[in-house]
Amino acid sequence: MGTGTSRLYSALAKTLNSSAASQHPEYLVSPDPEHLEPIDPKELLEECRAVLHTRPPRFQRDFVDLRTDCPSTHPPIRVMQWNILAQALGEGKDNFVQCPVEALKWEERKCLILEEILAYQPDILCLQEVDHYFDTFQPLLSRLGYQGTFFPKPWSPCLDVEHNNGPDGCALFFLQNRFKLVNSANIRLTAMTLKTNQVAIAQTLECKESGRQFCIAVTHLKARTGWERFRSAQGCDLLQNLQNITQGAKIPLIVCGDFNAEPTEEVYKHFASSSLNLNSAYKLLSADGQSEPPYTTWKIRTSGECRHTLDYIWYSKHALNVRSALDLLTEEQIGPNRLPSFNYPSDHLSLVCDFSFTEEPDGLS
Ligand SMILES: NC(=O)C1=CN([C@@H]2O[C@H](COP(=O)(O)OP(=O)(O)OC[C@H]3O[C@@H](n4cnc5c(N)ncnc54)[C@H](OP(=O)(O)O)[C@@H]3O)[C@@H](O)[C@H]2O)C=CC1
Ligand SMILES: [Mg+2]
Repeated sequence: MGTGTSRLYSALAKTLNSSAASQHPEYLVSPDPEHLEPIDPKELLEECRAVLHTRPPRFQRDFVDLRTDCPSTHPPIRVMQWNILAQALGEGKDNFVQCPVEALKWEERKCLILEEILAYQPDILCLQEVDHYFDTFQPLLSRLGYQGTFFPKPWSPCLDVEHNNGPDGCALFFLQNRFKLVNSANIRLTAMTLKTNQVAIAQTLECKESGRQFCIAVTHLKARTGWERFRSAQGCDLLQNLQNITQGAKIPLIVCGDFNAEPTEEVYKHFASSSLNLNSAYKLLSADGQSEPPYTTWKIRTSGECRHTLDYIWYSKHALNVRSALDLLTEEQIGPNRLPSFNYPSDHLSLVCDFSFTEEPDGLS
């Protein structure tokens, strides 16, 4: 093993043992200066694969080309939306009855999450259920060149789980060599003027290459049946916030989220018909471009099998093109025990899209 690999191994090993973080009363561990040293993504990927060598290989997923008739002078913006499954919820609350406990071991599941991120190398990463931000994702992703922001839920259910690693929340990461942060807002969502337990992060970024600005937001709305009106109100509050941040839709917008709502729900309809002129990117994978995928999450709980479409990437349909989207896993790939599993770390699938602006400001396209 060369010096570089040894250094990487020690970097990953450091995050493998996060007991210091779980014992810390405020779950925040001071950043270690060693974490600032850059990591080569290929070497980290190899390191993750070494940890996962006893597990079945990752599933193959392909990008589907959606627009070949819109050449762009600038590289696309790759966005990943993913509810990664909070470690404390997966082990203590979710009741995934067909998922063996060994498949949930953080030391290995963490590597599966990193492997997924490293495989697609998104420019922007929008995550929900992050309960290992300070001890794992922030230090590692910052060494891969990302700038991160974390906004925990005010009363995270993770805190009810024994040996938890702190609250879960939304996290937003972007590649610093591609974007400059112009503006950032942490939003605690309200429902009918009442403060709720759900949050969002919205940031205005400027592309360093093109000089174009856009807003990117991440959210995780209230879960469970019976809460449809509550989610709808949270969605209205988020839309109102985004209206203000985008100066009335002047700034192009991408909203990633686990909305905990099927396309038939009111909150989905609010987003689809908003004056922000949004479209849902994954509809473009369907034959007519009008249907959402059949599922973005698939699990078996004590209450039975749950297969739902809850996760979305919304985008300003007049300002942005979806050039390609990562296809979903097939039922066969997911397997009879559903998710999470030994080869997929979350009960939600990652969604990944490549965006470009419809009009280049320099008129070259
Ligand atoms: N101390 C206090 O005063 C307060 C404490 N709390 C705590 O927060 C909890 C509720 O928080 P809230 O944000 O409203 O939570 P949600 O109802 O939004 O759900 C929280 C998590 O549970 C997962 N989940 C969804 N359905 C189920 C299910 N059937 N079984 C197990 N897990 C599921 C969700 O995952 P996914 O999105 O993937 O479906 C989600 O991440 C309370 O139970 C309490 O622990 C809340 C408020 C006040
Ligand atoms: Mg969950």
